[in-house]
Amino acid sequence: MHPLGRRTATILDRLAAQSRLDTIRSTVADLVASESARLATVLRESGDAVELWDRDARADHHRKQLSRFENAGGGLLFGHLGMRDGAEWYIGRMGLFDPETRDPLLVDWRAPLSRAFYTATPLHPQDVAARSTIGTRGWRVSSVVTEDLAAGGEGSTTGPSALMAAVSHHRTDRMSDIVATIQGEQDRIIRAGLRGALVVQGGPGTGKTAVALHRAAYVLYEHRDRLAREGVLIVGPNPDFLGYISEVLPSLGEDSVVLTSLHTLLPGVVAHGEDERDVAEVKGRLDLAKAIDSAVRRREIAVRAPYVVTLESEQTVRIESKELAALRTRMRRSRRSHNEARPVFERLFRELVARMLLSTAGRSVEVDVDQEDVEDFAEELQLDDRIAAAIDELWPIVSPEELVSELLSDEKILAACAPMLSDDDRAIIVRPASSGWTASDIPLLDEAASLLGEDPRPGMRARARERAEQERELEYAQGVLDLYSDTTTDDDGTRASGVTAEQLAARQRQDERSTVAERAEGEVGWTYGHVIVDEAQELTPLALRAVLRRCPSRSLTLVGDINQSSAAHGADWDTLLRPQLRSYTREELTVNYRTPSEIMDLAARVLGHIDATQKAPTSIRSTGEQPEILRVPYDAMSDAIAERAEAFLTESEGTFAVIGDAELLPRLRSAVSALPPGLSERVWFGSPRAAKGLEFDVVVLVEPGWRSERGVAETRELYVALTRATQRLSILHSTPLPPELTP
Ligand SMILES: Nc1ncnc2c1ncn2[C@@H]1O[C@H](COP(=O)(O)OP(=O)(O)OP(=O)(O)O)[C@@H](O)[C@H]1O
Repeated sequence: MHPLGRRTATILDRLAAQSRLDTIRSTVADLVASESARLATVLRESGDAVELWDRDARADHHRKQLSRFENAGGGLLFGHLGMRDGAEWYIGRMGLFDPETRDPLLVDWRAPLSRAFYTATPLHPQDVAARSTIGTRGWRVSSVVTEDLAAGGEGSTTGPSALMAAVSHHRTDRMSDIVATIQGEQDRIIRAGLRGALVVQGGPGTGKTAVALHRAAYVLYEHRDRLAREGVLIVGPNPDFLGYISEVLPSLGEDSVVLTSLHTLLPGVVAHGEDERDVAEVKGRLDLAKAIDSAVRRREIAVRAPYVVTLESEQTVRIESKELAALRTRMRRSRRSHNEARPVFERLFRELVARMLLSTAGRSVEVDVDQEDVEDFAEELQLDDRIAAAIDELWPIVSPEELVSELLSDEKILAACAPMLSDDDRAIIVRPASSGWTASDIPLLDEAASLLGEDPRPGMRARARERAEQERELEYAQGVLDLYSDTTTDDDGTRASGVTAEQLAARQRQDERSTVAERAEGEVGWTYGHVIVDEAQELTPLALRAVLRRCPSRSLTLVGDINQSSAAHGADWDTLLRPQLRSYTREELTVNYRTPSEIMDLAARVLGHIDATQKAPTSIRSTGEQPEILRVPYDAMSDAIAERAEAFLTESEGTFAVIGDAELLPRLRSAVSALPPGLSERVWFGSPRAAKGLEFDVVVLVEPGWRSERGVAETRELYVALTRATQRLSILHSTPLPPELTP
């Protein structure tokens, strides 16, 4: 306790924090001024078009810095450490130095010094005498809560904890960062080393997503050199979830992480929607990798011998099985992917035909012919359309889309390539050729893309798009030249500076794609320095294979909850990961920051049905309000939902969700259509599967016993649905409750 008493201490802390915030504010203002001046100086530079182009790149850098400082507010500062030796550190979202003394004004939350802010306890104070959490409104300090950690102190505080305030606050449709209130067990995971794979198991609401995102920001800070080159990838479960988490990393000052879901993992293909569980399960098996491999092999010299080619000159060449086999062996030795091996095949095949023709031409017996003559003749054969057609037949260029579409839509091909699947399993995944791509098709396409390699033959549409893009770039580059260059144009269109619009456009193209995130996102085969997967329990074996392909270093963080898995069978991390990931470290998160204990008690009963040996996470708070479980006549269901939505949304800015079986959703949506304007749009509707990873202040769970056939997957989804609420849960049903919810 402060010698002058708690109240005085609070006032003094607040004054000190305000004084620091004022200094930070004026330093930021100075930084804005100096960055603006730098930017203006750079923009005043002149030179030839190339120099001006470089100038613009530097100007962009200054603009980014400037916007970072301009957007900074009082929230930059959120913590203070008073050390036992009298030293003091202010902790914040970025590091700042006093421009004159070079003393730290603000220590970045990721710096080693800040660690004690998150992990010091009365038992292990780590030389910290007092820790304060600072709240701000604009550039004003609005609260300072100080915890006494001095030796012998009991951890007494001067006010309500910032953590409680944060977790009790109503939610919006975007997740917020937790930088001011990261807890010790979370901090350990965020700052874990970069080597090897780390699996984080945690029940609902334990902060796995939050930890995964803060870890991305941390590894980029700590290993900036390496990761700035290689990039960091975060894979989430679906596009809605990516929208939900989209603001966390920018608020931490990081915009260089690639965020994706399976739907967009493979550049150039976008999947819409999900398959039914049984379809996704079969498509996700590792066996399907073998099927894709066979489907590629089917396209490689898969003809019966003798293979006869008749040239345009009407000469005929008969290729026997021995020669086809030798050709196959040479092709395998080339170790290239299918499409990339095509030029090799073209050469070998023309040489084979040339050699056969030269060795037999006009002779009764075959003779050895000179390799140089073979090569010369083979070159002439490039013009022969019938040879070109034979090459197309024997080694066609294939796109991943063509290959997978054919495999999934042709029962005979599927049976030939996937004999390891049962007839029933094959029948489950077969579908019309015109079907769109789903998320579980992406790992199949990815597998195909890795075996096929670059398609050297972009489609007509892609070519047209590229041409239009090039024309646009050229036009822009011409505009730049006209604007910047006062030199005259030579006859050949070359500026006196020696730069043409074409060269400038090419350079611009490079610059435009210059951030690692942009390049990584657009390049098939890009490998990242670190990969983070959220809801990792949902990865099928084939999806995991696609993730691992992007991370040869195996520097991975996989976060998830095995008890929330949508898999139809039993699930555990070893079964899921070990076949492809020999070793990993495992961490656990145990405290639920979302769901009040009253709701969690109910969810824990459901967890008991999933796995009686599992312990539900401990809720950090309670609301005193039990979940409502109400039998409602089928016809009164819409009114019951609308009533609850209106009552909550008119009095609160919080979020409201209706969760129900996918089959019921159209009817449930119409339930709120009569609500006053502005309210119905604020209601989220979705199935338990779609709600995974999300949270809402109020959840109405409708007809949890709708499906009479229930397996462990339905029980896990019930567990997911029950654990989405931060404040209140209503369970409305006209059909009997599922056995997991009956007392
Ligand atoms: N240390 C913390 N301080 C403040 N809020 C926190 C903290 N940790 C987690 N939260 C909040 O708790 C809620 C749940 O976090 P999060 O969504 O990351 O949990 P999760 O483990 O991913 O949950 P689920 O498995 O159910 O998807 C979020 O609102 C998050 O901001």
